Amino acid sequence: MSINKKIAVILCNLGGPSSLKEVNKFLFNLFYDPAILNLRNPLRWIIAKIISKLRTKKAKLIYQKINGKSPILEETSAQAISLEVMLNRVDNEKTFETHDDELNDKLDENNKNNNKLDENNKKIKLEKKLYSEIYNDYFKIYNINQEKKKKLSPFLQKQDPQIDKDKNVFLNRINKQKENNKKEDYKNHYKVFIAMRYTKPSAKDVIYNLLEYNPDEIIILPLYPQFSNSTSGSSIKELISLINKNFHKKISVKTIECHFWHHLFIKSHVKILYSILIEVVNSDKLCKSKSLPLILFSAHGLPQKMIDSGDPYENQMKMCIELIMKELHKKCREGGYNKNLNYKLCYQSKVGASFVKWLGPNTEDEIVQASKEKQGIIIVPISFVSEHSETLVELDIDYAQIAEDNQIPYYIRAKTLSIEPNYINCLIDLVKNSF
Ligand SMILES: C=CC1=C(C)c2cc3[nH]c(cc4nc(cc5[nH]c(cc1n2)c(C)c5CCC(=O)O)C(CCC(=O)O)=C4C)c(C)c3C=C
Ligand SMILES: [Fe+2]
Repeated sequence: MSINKKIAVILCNLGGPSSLKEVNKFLFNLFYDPAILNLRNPLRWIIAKIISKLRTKKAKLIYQKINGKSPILEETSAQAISLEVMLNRVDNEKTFETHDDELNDKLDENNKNNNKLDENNKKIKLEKKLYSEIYNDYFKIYNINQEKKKKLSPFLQKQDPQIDKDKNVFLNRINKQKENNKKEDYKNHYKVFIAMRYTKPSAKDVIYNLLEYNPDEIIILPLYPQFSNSTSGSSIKELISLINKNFHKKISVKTIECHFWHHLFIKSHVKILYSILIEVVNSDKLCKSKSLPLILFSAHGLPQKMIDSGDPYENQMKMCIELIMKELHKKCREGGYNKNLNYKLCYQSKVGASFVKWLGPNTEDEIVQASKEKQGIIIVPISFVSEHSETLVELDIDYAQIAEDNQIPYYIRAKTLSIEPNYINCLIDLVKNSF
């Protein structure tokens, strides 16, 4: 079979410094973005220089706590590789989505039974050998190893070192699969690129690679579930302008502005949250605390002024949380747990002058408030789909400390979706159904 179409998928993300030396440049690029600082030049350039200089010391202290660099590029690369392999793998599958759902459920079941496969599971695994192997690897990474978790402090769920080891095993497997894909016949060919907004690989880098790949279609897919002009909007604008300047042949460009509404995105969150709830309910954590856990959805903040001028971010965030909670309640009821869960949306990562109003309520205030009601907290990073400074430092270190200081019965941080199978399936579905 010959190639029908060559499709380039561009995953956009914010980026982050890869060393302490890069922190100032990263901050300058961020504040110099007209989507963040809406001023005319040369004023924007001058103000960006000043703010980035003022912020550098504080930001360096943040990145020092995570080996002096942001892991965002590695995390996004793992997502890009997973997506590319799976897109090329499942391209000729007509019913891949139903099948994937089925396979995931079977593997869920399989996991519950301590990896003892029943005959039916075995059959499914044989039938879909190639990518069920990949899913098993996803599973190794994302299964919560109960034994190891018990050893972790309830206040600080540190990154499990085993996860990094497993991730390498997984990436090796994926690379092998990639080689195999090359040998096989296919219809459409997909290549996944990464464009960071404020660090490398930049949108310009992607354009060079795109010109070499010479695609028939381009799909821009920002890795921000909820749309904001300051994030997805800024990346999309930059890419479209570069594509228009550099591509002389007529090319179809599609943008996927947000994906918080997608059922597999919701399912991925519900799966992670449900497994934490099961752990909490089955442990003595709940008994020590007088009330049910509070699920705190912590989103990246945004200046109120941006919302007032029409940014849909806050509204999308509210809708997103309602969708997750509806499905989570459903899953809890199916599991025999009928009580209503407490949940709240709050905002973290405020930067800049204290007189500038940002979206509220503030995550830190909600943690303190929960302590007064002796509530245990499950905190969910809802605006990010991979780990970086705002999850690994702000949530895991700074806010965990606030929780501990205020004697919160327990503080559990849900992992970001990263390459959780339902999430990768969500991205596949967005790409496949975008034309
Ligand atoms: C006015 C400033 C900022 C706005 C508006 C803003 C919106 C916004 N940002 C993210 C996602 C991320 N931001 C990250 C870091 C970060 N963000 C700002 C400022 C604004 N963000 C700064 C100054 C920094 C650097 C760190 C610091 O000094 O505190 C990151 C992490 C990058 C990494 O570590 O790799 C992410 C991701 C969203 C989703 C968003 C609005 C919706
Ligand atoms: Fe930010």
